Amino acid sequence: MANAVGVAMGSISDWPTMKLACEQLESLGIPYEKHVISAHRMPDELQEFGKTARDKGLKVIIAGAGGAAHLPGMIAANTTLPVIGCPMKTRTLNGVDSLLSIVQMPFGAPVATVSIGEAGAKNAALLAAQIIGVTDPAVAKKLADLKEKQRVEAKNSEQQFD
Ligand SMILES: Nc1c(C(=O)O)ncn1[C@@H]1O[C@H](COP(=O)(O)O)[C@@H](O)[C@H]1O
Repeated sequence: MANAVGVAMGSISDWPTMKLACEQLESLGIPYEKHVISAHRMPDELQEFGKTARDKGLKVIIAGAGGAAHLPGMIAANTTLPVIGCPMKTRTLNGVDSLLSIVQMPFGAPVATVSIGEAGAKNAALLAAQIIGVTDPAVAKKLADLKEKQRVEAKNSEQQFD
């Protein structure tokens, strides 16, 4: 099966966070490819990635970047696929810089922005799966099973009251 999700990150230093998105995709059986692509440091590769993404068979792109995080928006500028932006937590500004850079897109190049850091990266994978699940019943079933598992765990957590 062709890779359904393209996971891009601005630097290998984003990998510990973006790895969580990849692991979540794996647990849902969704094939993906991953790349370090920086709008700032690799502008030619970025354009190539965005322009070829749809023809390669990708359905959704997850892009993580930190600081002046232009990567998700610049990928969105180069493709009509849905782009999910993951703001990386940063040492200097705790990721608020990343969040604001990713979320405030002008009309015409939307980026669906998740929360800062690890939970956001994992949710990005779920959101990508939900987009794929619109037309893929097997993925939709896996998502429904995950929700049911979460519900049972949350309900059973009441047993921990002392
Ligand atoms: N935000 C961007 C872009 C981009 O948006 O093109 N390229 C790299 N970066 C970010 O710079 C941070 C520090 O990168 P380094 O650790 O490589 O210096 C990373 O979080 C990366 O996503």
